[in-house]
Amino acid sequence: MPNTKNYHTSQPDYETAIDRNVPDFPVAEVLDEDKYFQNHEPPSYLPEIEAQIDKFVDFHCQQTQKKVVLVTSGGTTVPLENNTVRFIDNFSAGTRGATSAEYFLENGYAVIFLHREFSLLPYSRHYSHTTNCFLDYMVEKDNKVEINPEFADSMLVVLRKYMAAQKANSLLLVPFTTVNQYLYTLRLASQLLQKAQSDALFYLAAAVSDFFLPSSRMPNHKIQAQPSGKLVVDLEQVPKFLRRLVDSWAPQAMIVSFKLETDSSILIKKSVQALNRYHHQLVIGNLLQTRKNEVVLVTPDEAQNWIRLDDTQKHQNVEIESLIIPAVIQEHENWVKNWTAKNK
Ligand SMILES: CC(C)(COP(=O)(O)O)[C@@H](O)C(=O)NCCC(=O)N[C@@H](CSSC[C@H](N)C(=O)O)C(=O)O
Repeated sequence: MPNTKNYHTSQPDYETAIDRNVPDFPVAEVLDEDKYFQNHEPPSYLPEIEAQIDKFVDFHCQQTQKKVVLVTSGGTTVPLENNTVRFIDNFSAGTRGATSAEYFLENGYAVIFLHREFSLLPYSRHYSHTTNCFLDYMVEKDNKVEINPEFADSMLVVLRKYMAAQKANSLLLVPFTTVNQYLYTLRLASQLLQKAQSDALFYLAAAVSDFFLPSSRMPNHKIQAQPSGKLVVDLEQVPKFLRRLVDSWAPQAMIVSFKLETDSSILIKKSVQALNRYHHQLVIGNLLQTRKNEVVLVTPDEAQNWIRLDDTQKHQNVEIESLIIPAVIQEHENWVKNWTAKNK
């Protein structure tokens, strides 16, 4: 059954986003996760998503006993106006997340795919955002539309995998657009996933905003040109949700985050820093420039496991996620074993 949904995340809730009664943030005070949720409205569609995720997690905990991975993918936006005309976006096409989701599915996981709406999706990614126009995949024959024979064999392979995931109810698509939608949905999903205990895995590949404009300071309408000719925006730091995820939202789950850098000289240091700050189980470090060919898996003992595509693999179009996911699954199996031993 295709995922039917009655909501889109790319249109803001005009009525509820502004609450002038909300006190302005004390700039000096570091934002606290709880304070953020007290002062920002949840997305109006959250109850619908809660029902979908709860049903999905129950199905796999009770019927299939599959491990469940929450894969986040794509970039979050920071709107600058309530009636959003301008927003700050974080770079991510969604390739890492969508491709990883496919390999988790092929390795027997159920996948909750928390993704930027309209970014790449598992399976359809092979055809949806390519340089080919989607009409190139079709031809006219005997007054009918048919699949272009040039693509038919490869499409059949992808279609069969997609249909198998649909038939097994093992892929749930959950969209976001703004960082507020992402944070509320991630908190909700992690609390619902608690029933999966250590069988739950978080694979945080989304590019999450580090700064945002608090709703108390967000203009309702399009910002007009200032007399100075400048646009000065005063942003606050997004709460460090990873700390909350580890210490209260999903304390039994294994949590994997990605560290994105552009300077190779700080990648390992920043990856270790994230582990020391958030106390989760694995950081996958990657450089923007080489992210498709190499990553480094860093664990709390500061061990580094580099995964790199060699020239042959590059020539054969091997996807690096086909090597990353088995390594992550191995770490998750160790996590489950240790957790089970501790909680006997
Ligand atoms: C986004 C990419 C590079 C994939 O690219 P596409 O294939 O084109 O989608 C992904 O591999 C990645 O590094 N994702 C994580 C990027 C990111 O924002 N990581 C944050 C950590 S997760 S956001 C954590 C939050 N800011 C906090 O500190 O709590 C960071 O590096 O700082």
